[in-house]
Amino acid sequence: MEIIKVNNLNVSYGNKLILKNLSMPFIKNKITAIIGPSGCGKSTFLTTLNLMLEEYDGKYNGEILFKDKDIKAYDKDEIRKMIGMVFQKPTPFPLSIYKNMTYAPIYYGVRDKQELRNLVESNLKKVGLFEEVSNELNMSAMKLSGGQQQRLSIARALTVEPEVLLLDEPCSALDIKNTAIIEEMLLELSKEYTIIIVTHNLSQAKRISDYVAFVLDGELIEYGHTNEVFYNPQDKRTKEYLDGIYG
Ligand SMILES: Nc1ncnc2c1ncn2[C@@H]1O[C@H](COP(=O)(O)OP(=O)(O)OP(=O)(O)O)[C@@H](O)[C@H]1O
Repeated sequence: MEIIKVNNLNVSYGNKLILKNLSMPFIKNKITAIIGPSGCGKSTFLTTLNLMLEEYDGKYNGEILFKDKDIKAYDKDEIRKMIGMVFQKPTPFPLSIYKNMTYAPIYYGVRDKQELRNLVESNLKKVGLFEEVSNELNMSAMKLSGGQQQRLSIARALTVEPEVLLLDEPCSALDIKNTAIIEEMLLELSKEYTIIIVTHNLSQAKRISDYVAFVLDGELIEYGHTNEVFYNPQDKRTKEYLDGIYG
């Protein structure tokens, strides 16, 4: 099932056109990787999908359907709740681990202490962090390691029970061990969530994604099943990128 469908999307900042006539689906409970050289518009694409683009003064035309309904027809808060985002650098708030985890649910109206506790525990468990921090929930999140902070950022995005998770190069600041932990976790999370990940790491895309979209200079050059794109690319430019010709 296509949980998100993008039709003829054009995105610009001022007069600068960044994404050009891009159309593609995102399949529910699958991992889609967006790959392409630096500056081709991958992050812009992610921010468009949950209406964050306007916070960066960008504009789009074309259509983005979330569950067959135009995202503009939803309330902005509602879309950002259903389509959560995790950034490249871990973004813990300078608050306790517990407060990081309850911040968004409280914003969205959860008040019951037990319900909040359950949200904290179940989501920290999903990212494998609960065991590590269960005795230190009142400790500042800033004291966690980089890998732990990134897992906390993912757990925090899950506290509002999104359906889609957008991840913008979530492992680029992490070492191999923490990257492996996050990759394994994303594979597990994809049973429950739809995952869209921007990555520079082609091996990572190959390891974890079901579908790949290759973007070059704001154009979608190729989209398909990961193995097909990697082992039998249809477009010469995809092959060149995979061979390491572009940066
Ligand atoms: N808020 C903004 N205002 C104006 N231009 C912007 C803004 N954000 C990004 N851009 C420009 O849009 C283009 C695409 O940027 P974007 O960050 O989407 O690319 P990217 O593929 O994610 O790059 P990278 O892989 O380096 O993160 C770049 O030329 C960038 O300079």
